[in-house]
Amino acid sequence: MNDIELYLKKRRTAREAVSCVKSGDWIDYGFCSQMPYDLDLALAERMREEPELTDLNFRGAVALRQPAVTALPDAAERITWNSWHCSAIERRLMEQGVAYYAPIRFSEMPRYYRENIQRVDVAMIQVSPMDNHGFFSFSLNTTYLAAMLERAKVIIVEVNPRMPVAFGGLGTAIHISRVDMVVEGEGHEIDQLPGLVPTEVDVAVARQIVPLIPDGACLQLGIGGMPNAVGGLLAHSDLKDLGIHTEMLTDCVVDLDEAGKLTGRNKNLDRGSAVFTFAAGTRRLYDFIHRNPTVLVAPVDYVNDIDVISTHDNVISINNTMEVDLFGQVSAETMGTRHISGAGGQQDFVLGAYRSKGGKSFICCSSVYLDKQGRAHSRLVPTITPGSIITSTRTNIHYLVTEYGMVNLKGLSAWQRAEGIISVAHPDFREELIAAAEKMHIWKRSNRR
Ligand SMILES: CC(=O)SCCNC(=O)CCNC(=O)[C@H](O)C(C)(C)COP(=O)(O)OP(=O)(O)OC[C@H]1O[C@@H](n2cnc3c(N)ncnc32)[C@H](O)[C@@H]1OP(=O)(O)O
Ligand SMILES: CCCC(=O)O
Repeated sequence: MNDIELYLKKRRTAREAVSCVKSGDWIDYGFCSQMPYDLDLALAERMREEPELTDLNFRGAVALRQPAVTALPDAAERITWNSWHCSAIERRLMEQGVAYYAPIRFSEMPRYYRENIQRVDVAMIQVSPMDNHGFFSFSLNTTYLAAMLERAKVIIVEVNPRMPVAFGGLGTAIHISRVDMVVEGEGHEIDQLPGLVPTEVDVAVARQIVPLIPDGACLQLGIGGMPNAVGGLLAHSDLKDLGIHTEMLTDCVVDLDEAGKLTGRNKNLDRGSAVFTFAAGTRRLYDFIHRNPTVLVAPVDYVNDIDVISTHDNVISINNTMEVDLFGQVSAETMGTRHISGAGGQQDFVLGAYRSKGGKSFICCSSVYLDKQGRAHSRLVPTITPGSIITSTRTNIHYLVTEYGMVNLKGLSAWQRAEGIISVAHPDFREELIAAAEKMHIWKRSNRR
């Protein structure tokens, strides 16, 4: 049978396809905007009609739309949503007892699927339409997909013509011969992450970082508003020949490209191409990626591998955090025991950037967090809030940046680190941080430089 005959033979309606799901199954919904649309709606409909269909475990990450199966009135009793990285939607689901976070180091995820995860009963993902060679592109989200599909007992693809085709190698697409069922979706718009307008603080932080970026640097811009602000400033800077090797691709890559900054000329791997493992942004970004030979998608165990990252010179890694303590520990995924996001690839890029010749990693935050009552809390704290998780350890952090300044913590003694961290805190909190540092015996006034 040729590829088209296979395709036609495997074609099903969404409702027919989800009839393979059984109570107790583990179901993978792919990553971020790859989450199925019509299959998810069909499964939720089936669950409404069949109350005995229960004990379903789902895996997904960075959901930009609420999965329909999690919106069932009895979702907490019948399903568990397991997230590799929580979006705002997923953290609400955690609070409702429907979702749980699964800790990761992003670069390791393909191995989790190949060696550690016990079951992938059904995989359902959105893909681009089949190409002339019988392949469906994983599109915006390659991440750990190839490994996950190797383990899946049943593979269902939901074809969406709005899914861009991203160029990459064999690990970035699946052939019709390996697919069990093809569902032609309704062609819903792909989930988007709206552009973030940088705040004044974001811009103040970005302004300090940009002068430390050399011509020809290779950039990783993380999730959140601050890395986007840096991208925006770079587009209007005098810098030339920037390259991209990043876990997440966002709209600012289009700004850099349109400004003529993005040549990738100095990359030591994939010269000339911007490399990513997942993309989340607006339609403008998705159109930019579509069949663009200067943009390559690759599995996360390549993109986030610290040897691969550090093969490039002058890697600049920019990530955000919620708290840093006076020891230099970085907490970017929970606030106390309240889960916010996840570890993602922060550690991969912090380690990889420092290993790169001329590389620098920047951990950024606003000096204060304003709570719902408008009260300011310092993000630089004596010790991390009890219950919070450490995302990058004190030995790994390189530069810490707030709107009040920047400090390079590598090579400093404990008292110098505490002093440096206090120097970038909000002035209103410095005295109490000094008092706390003295009490913890990590700083004394006579040490002052
Ligand atoms: C992706 C790559 O390319 S590489 C790797 C990058 N990945 C990482 O660094 C992983 C960890 N980092 C992250 O997930 C993000 O950068 C974050 C969470 C630190 C910041 O992301 P942002 O989107 O800018 O966060 P934002 O300011 O919207 O805050 C997120 C939530 O945390 C809450 N929060 C943040 N700081 C605090 C605080 N100090 N106290 C209490 N709550 C807080 C906010 O209220 C918000 O919660 P809500 O929306 O449910 O009310
Ligand atoms: C797991 C994807 C997001 C991140 O690394 O922050």
